[in-house]
Amino acid sequence: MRLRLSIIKPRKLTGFERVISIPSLRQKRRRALLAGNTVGFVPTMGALHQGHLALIRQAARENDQVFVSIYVNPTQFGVNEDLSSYPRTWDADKVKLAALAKEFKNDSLVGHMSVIFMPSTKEMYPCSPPTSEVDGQGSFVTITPLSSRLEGASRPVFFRGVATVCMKLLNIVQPERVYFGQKDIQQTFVVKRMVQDFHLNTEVRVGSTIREPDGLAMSSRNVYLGERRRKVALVLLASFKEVQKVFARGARKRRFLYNAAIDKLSVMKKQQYALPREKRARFEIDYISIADPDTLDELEEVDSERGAILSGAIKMLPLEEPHEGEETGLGGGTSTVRLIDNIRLELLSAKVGYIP
Ligand SMILES: Nc1ncnc2c1ncn2[C@@H]1O[C@H](COP(=O)(O)OP(=O)(O)OP(=O)(O)O)[C@@H](O)[C@H]1O
Ligand SMILES: CC(C)(CO)[C@@H](O)C(=O)[O-]
Ligand code: BAL
Repeated sequence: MRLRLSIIKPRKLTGFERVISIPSLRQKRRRALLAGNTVGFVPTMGALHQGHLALIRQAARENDQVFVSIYVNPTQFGVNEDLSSYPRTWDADKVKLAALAKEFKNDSLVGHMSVIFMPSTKEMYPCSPPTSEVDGQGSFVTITPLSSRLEGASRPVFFRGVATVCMKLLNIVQPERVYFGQKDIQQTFVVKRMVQDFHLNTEVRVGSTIREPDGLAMSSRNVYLGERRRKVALVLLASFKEVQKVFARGARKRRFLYNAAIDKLSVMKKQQYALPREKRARFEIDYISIADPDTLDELEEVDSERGAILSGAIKMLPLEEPHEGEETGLGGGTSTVRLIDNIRLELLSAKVGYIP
């Protein structure tokens, strides 16, 4: 069947439409196709911040239409993780998206954000209720061994859930390009591998990590930190800076680079534990990884030309004794907040990773 492209004009969209069902999403997608419009897709879990908005802007620069999804996917949360308390902030998200749509409208160089897809869990998991159990039953996409390491070692069902929901979303939206943030670097590797291995017809694009002015990577979960833990949360990036220093001085062996990060974290941990309970913010180191930039395999030695991906995770532990009037963040400082970050470790004369 030949498509009669000439009779369907691209619709000049001025805003976005919220869509909750798969058939209506598919109808929008079909219209875009018939209009000869490319679609860039930005999957999110909502609680939007500048990191998400940067991805949407990038998608708008590179495509005629942008579809965004907001869906807190249950299967990527482990049984004891924060699914029920994950921030859901549609009213605030709507305001941010409307401002962005206005920005796009005023800028004729960019595409349009046309669809916000907010499906229910029944829509996304039609046959059986989603499970977070490691040995739970259901239709899943698993990408191993990539999914079992680093983030996957701490969150055993995480990448199974991410790959499964991304496969569903990509099948539904069928975008020309799909956008992910570098902050969740391992996720970008898992999705790229899935796209390659399952021959999905989309290009995976990765946007840089957007940071607060002091360097903390933006994350929807930062709202749980509160003032005291927020300050100490910078330790992870501080440890990366130590590694960057020793790398710039010529260290290439894993043990020197790794120890530079661990030493910095340990010193800062001791400093916090030495403080009284009402002043300290305790944290635990989850992992530090120095990995190949193409495969994410751990490296024993970093090649000067190729560099490495330096990534890590820490757990900010609950506050022990909040004091009167202290800003303790969403949840009153009672929950553990797991933070991740990464930089590209490379020689400063080459393309630079994050240098504050
Ligand atoms: N600081 C950031 N800079 C660039 N992209 C980001 C940033 N934070 C999140 N993203 C990207 O936005 C997309 C949606 O992420 P998500 O909705 O989980 O937000 P999040 O801030 O990563 O939340 P959390 O880390 O608390 O789960 C992902 O591709 C993620 O990598
Ligand atoms: C890609 C994603 C939207 C899948 O639920 C999520 O893992 C995220 O927000 O990074
Ligand atoms: N940003 C990745 C989603 C998650 O941590 O669950």
